[in-house]
Amino acid sequence: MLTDSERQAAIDAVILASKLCQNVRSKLDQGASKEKEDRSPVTIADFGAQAVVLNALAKVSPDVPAVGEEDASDLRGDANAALRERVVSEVQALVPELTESTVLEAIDRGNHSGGASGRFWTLDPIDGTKGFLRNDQYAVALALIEDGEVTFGVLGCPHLPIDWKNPDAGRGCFMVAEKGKGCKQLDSEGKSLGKVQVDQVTDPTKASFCESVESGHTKHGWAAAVAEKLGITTESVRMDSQCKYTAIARGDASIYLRLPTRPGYEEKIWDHAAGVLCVTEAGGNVTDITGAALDFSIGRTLKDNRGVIATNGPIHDAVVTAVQAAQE
Ligand SMILES: Nc1ncnc2c1ncn2[C@@H]1O[C@H](COP(=O)(O)O)[C@@H](O)[C@H]1OP(=O)(O)O
Ligand SMILES: [Mg+2]
Ligand SMILES: [Mg+2]
Ligand SMILES: [Mg+2]
Repeated sequence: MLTDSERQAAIDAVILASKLCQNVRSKLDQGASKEKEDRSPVTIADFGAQAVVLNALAKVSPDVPAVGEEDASDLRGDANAALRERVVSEVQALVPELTESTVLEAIDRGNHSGGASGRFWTLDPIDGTKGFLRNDQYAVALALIEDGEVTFGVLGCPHLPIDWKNPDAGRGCFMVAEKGKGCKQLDSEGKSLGKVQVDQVTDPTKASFCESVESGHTKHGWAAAVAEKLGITTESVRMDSQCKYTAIARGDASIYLRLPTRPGYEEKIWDHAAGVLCVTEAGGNVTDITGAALDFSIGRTLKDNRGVIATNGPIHDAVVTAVQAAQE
């Protein structure tokens, strides 16, 4: 069971980490990022946000481990000295009492292996790093998993318009979902803007869908064939990160398709846990492309699932059927 102090610490930590990310956005020169072993990018903000969140959680729940994306070994050693100094300096601007060694320690708290029993946090300090580097959408995604089930999620979308239809009216949305209690939207000061609900579309031809910008992360051609089968005529909305789950949860779009680009890719739990709970608590449905529930109980990845389909609910079965029928 989530305690009141854990809930508040998690929300405050995601808002603080989002500030760090927004601070770094204006300083994204070449020295602010590197390529990881898997060739994906990581920036000083990814490391800094993980340090800020896991440091805050360590204070409130020191015995609860975390599954985080980043690893401080990517920051250690002489070759990483410049990057490391920049990470520490961005963290200290917001949490002055942290030192180089406590920053690295906090990042290293994310090395838990997950699993079916007990409680653990899962954190993607920046989901959609490629979007962040392009000055597009990204998210800070934190969730609590208890005995294999996602029970609480905070999804920070620092650059997402508060009102999708009115992007000039302010940005920065923080979604908070709790199992059995719904999903609400907060502003960047943590003030509640009320509960959100998925849209009420029941006719798939009236649905809109969203998908990744990156063609390496989802099969755009397959999604286009699904849209054709469903009779959807509007263009897809391409957006980086778990902001796509926010879009479904608050009814900006009805369908999010994440269709596997290659066999063998295992989706990571931190890429979905918070977003999935936001959608289901807002009344929607999330499965993999076969219609099976996502299984967060088997380690750091969703290795028994393939791809993701998130919808408003009523049209879910029709979308799963179309995804299967359009498979190449
Ligand atoms: N082949 C792949 N299929 C699906 N997702 C991927 C693939 N490769 C990387 N990702 C992940 O997609 C997420 C971003 O999704 P989106 O494009 O929808 O914003 C990132 O967390 C990224 O992980 P990573 O952090 O390893 O780069
Ligand atoms: Mg991610
Ligand atoms: Mg990430
Ligand atoms: Mg990454």
